Amino acid sequence: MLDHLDFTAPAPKVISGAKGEWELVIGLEVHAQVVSNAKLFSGASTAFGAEPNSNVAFVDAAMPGMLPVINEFCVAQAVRTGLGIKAAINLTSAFDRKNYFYPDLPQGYQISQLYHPIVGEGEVIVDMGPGLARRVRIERIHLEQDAGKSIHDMDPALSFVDLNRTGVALMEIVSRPDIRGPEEAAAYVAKLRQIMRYLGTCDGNMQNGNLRADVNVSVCKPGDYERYQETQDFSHLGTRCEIKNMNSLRFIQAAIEYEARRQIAILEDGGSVVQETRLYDPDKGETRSMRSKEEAHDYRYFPDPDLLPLEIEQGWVDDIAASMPELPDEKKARFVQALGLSEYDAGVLTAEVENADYFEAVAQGRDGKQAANWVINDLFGRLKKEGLEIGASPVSAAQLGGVLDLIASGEISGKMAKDLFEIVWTEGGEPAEIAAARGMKQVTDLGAIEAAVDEIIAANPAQVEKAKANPKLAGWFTGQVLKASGGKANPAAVNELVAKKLGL
Ligand SMILES: Nc1ncnc2c1ncn2[C@@H]1O[C@H](COP(=O)(O)OP(=O)(O)OP(=O)(O)O)[C@@H](O)[C@H]1O
Ligand SMILES: [Mg+2]
Ligand SMILES: [Mg+2]
Repeated sequence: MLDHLDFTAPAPKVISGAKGEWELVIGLEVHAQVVSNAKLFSGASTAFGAEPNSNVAFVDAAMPGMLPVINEFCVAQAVRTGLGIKAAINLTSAFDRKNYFYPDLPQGYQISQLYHPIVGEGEVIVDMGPGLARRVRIERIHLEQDAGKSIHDMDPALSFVDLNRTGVALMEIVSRPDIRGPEEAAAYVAKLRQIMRYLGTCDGNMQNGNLRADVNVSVCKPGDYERYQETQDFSHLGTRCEIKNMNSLRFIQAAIEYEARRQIAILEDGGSVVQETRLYDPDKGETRSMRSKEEAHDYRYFPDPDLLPLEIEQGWVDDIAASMPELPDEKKARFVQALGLSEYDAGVLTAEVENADYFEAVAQGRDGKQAANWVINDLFGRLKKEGLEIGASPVSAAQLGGVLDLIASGEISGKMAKDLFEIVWTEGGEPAEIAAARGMKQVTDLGAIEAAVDEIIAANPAQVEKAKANPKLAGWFTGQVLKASGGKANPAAVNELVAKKLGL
């Protein structure tokens, strides 16, 4: 169904330096919190905003002798996400210990999957405007535990730790360095978020830190990237710096832009970029060094002896595949092909799954384009004005559908429909009943219209002569009749009768 997407890859972002042009190369590690009621290796709750240290199982707190037990649902969520990005699912994967000391990590190690991730290679298609899209290759998705949270701002002399988040399941989604500019990086994260929200595997709430990205940036000379693509030899690319823990699309873009310029300045000055981990300071709009490669942790990864290799069956994967919802790309293509919507409108309607569901309920059995116009212009416009989400819309899909039915049957005019929508929005109620009770229906009763036409013709003999000489002037009579009816007469029916009566 996506074969019609005959897109061209967008040009990379180019920055002109004093000594020539530079291209950006970006690879992202996205950490997505798995939607699950319980943690990856314990039954403790994952609820956000709970009393500190209230959702902590013994194993999360690393009490001696406690053993981790894998949460099957989290595994299914990772598989579902993998299928959502058309990735290979590894029937055997394994958990490793990534060792480091930090007060918010009671175990002294994070359980992760370095050597054998559960999901292998896949791809994400990032739309970059009409006819333009980037295929971003995914290297892997692995499951790992989140750490706890250190709290330093409660007391000047003390630090606290909240272990509620300790052990919550994360998926680390690692892209190849296929992203070529700041906007593309933001669009890529947005696309991943959209896919996972459709799948129900990550709620994508970036403010709460449920979706955050480590952004790897390097710069190279034109032609170098193509050489890398041909050979997959990373030595054609520049040295990367990794900007940790970004949880805003706007900051991701600003950080990449800053970081690329910083690297270009070093290189043009004859220096070399040091591979390091950096942090973005949104107040200053700068990245600064956190640790260099030399001081980088030696995590001493080794297979976790408390956990057996994770074996899943193809049949189980097939069952998950069979229960997959329609994904955004497919939904968008269907809206374009089956309902005749523009790419743009289909994109707007599929951006959030709740919006797409609402639209589909309105469009069901009705004119798709008309439904799209009303949902996008009238409903979304009004929701935006009031700062409401679709879930809080005072007008339900059934009610909006009711308004469209009255237009389709000719019972109300387009103008009356806007008024009716407004009434349903503010007062609620069933559109057909409101239209009837408030006399909003168009008069399609030919007898009544005929009487009105006769009356106007009889009262204006001079206009009749003019119209007979110049049929274009017949519109004046239609206007008079519509006016007399308070806008309720059906314009098409009036036009026809006027022409007939004037003998045109
Ligand atoms: N030259 C480069 N320029 C930009 N990005 C790069 C470059 N080389 C590799 N990358 C990207 O860097 C990321 C590396 O992530 P990966 O998880 O494999 O390792 P890591 O960052 O060394 O380890 P950790 O998970 O501990 O941070 C990938 O997204 C990859 O595409
Ligand atoms: Mg990584
Ligand atoms: Mg990294």
